[in-house]
Amino acid sequence: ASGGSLNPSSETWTATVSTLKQSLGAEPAMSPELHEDGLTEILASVVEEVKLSIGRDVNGADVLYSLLNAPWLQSLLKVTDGLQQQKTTPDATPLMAGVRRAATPSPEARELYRLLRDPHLQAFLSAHDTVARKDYEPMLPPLPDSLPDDEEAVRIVCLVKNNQPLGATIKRDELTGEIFVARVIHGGLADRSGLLYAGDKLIEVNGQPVEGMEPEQVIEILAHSHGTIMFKLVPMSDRPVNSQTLLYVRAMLDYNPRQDPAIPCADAGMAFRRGDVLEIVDQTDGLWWQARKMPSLSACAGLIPSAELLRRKQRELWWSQPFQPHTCTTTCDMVLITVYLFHTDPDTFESAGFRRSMRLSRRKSHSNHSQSCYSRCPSSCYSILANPYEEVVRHRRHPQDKPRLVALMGPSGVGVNELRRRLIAMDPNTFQGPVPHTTRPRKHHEEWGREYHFIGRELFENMVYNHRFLEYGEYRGHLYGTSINAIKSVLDSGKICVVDIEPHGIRVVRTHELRAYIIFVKPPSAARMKLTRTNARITAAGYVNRPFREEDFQEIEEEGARMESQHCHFFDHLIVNDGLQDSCVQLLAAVKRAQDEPQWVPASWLRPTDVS
Ligand SMILES: Nc1ncnc2c1ncn2[C@@H]1O[C@H](COP(=O)(O)OP(=O)(O)OP(=O)(O)O)[C@@H](O)[C@H]1O
Repeated sequence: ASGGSLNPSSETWTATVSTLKQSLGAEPAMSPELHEDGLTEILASVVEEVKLSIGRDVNGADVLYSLLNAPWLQSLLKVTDGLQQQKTTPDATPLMAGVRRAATPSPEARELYRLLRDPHLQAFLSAHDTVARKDYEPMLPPLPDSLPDDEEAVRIVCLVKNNQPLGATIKRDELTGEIFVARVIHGGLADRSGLLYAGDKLIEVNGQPVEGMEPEQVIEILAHSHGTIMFKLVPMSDRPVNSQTLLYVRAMLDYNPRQDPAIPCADAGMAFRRGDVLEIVDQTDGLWWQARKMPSLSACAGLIPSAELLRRKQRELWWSQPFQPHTCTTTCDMVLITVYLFHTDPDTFESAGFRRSMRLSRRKSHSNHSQSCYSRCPSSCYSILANPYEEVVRHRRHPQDKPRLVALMGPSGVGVNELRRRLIAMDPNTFQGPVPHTTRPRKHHEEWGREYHFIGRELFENMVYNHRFLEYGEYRGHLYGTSINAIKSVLDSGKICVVDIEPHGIRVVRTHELRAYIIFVKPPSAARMKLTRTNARITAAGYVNRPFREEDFQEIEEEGARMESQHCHFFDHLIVNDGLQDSCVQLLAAVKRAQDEPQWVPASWLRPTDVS
């Protein structure tokens, strides 16, 4: 007479006992303090009584009479009644309806009704009813009677289709005509069921043999099935153990599965844009990886081309293009020394570490910049295609580490220098620009290493040869440049070094050595600039400082769009320089985030052995 078989939980058992207590009232044979073992005691005493009766030589009618009148039997009958009553009211929800039906409800009944209508309580009642009805699972159809003898080899898998896709792709073995599960999408319906695996051979789908069918025909059957789908399959013998570690990458190109005729299943594909961070969850297939976009909101992964597949495609595309002279200057590292002019005024500088910009004048013809790097640029641009995904890790700078370099980039005239100047002026103890190098002779008021590092031409050219400059140029017969060492010495001093860069400088600052946080300063529309730049001046070719013209705004806007479309995957942050005040606030906040908050950075930066 264990309570377990009658009542699954001790709470319910306690409730039953309390019901019994009420039913039994002041029955003399029952202990007034009936506890959980009370029923066991009653039944034990019944057995005892019956044993004694059997042992005695008495009239049978007397025995029957005393048995029927025995207090314990009365008690047992009441116990049975109590249990019967419990069984007949499994549903809690009708309780509420009962309360509502009351003709003239008392205030207590009204309150009870209000309480019962509470969504949490309704959910609770509904959960109770589900459990009471044992309505846990979808009802699966019975297994077919005619299961083959080699039962071991065949598996019947029933999946209940909801409005999600199945999350698996299939393929056909062209030699045998057999249909196999090609891949199971991570987080999809099939994956979560844990019943379908890549490599399983399909024999039947919903009772229809699939051998010899085209994969499209099988997909058609699946698409038209509603509710339960039953697969008969031969499981693959050696299921791979998923021991893959997660990999995060930054996409270096755009991808749209709808425009890719090679994808095994466009519905299972995942589109992404340059700069998106992707979590690669499965690399089992050398050609098609499974990935999720970060921050990962969807539990279900999507198919993307593997790095190897993209490289292969790009090689094919590149060879299929007619050769063009290489005119792309944006991602290539050759800086033509004579193209640039300095527009610095060496005589003007402020004390607390700030000096006028050493930025090279960028007012030059951009006419040859429209060349697409994507397919034809044969040298350095090709490296992007060779590495379509850059491995990244989420990294937070340790407070003891050197500050992160901040690199501002934007079209000439957008206000990069202005923002940089204001940031440094705001807090010169925190922010500083690098001290430039020059080959021109030192003036009497200048100090070595304060305004410039004065060096000879031979040393300067040696540094150029060894790629020690972020950028450099020639002005009136003298060389000027911003060196990597000058940037490092600011960072070593514990200050945040702020530089402005050209697109070709991205690859110099995005290294293990400099680890720059790149902020793109984007121009607002030409119409907005016309309104906000009324007092502004632009440095035009030949170092002419003049007010902006209508065509300047147009040119800045176009150049901004071109830069963004070509280099957006390298930007850590973007600021639209509309109102100057607001841009400064945004810049300050972004710089703070770069120093204090975790950021996705190239994994190679954190591998000390890697040469970047
Ligand atoms: N948001 C803004 N509102 C109004 N004027 C601005 C704004 N941003 C910059 N300016 C002004 O625009 C002019 C050009 O700015 P700045 O010299 O910083 O451009 P730049 O991007 O560094 O270009 P370059 O490298 O060719 O010198 C300056 O007079 C500056 O004060």
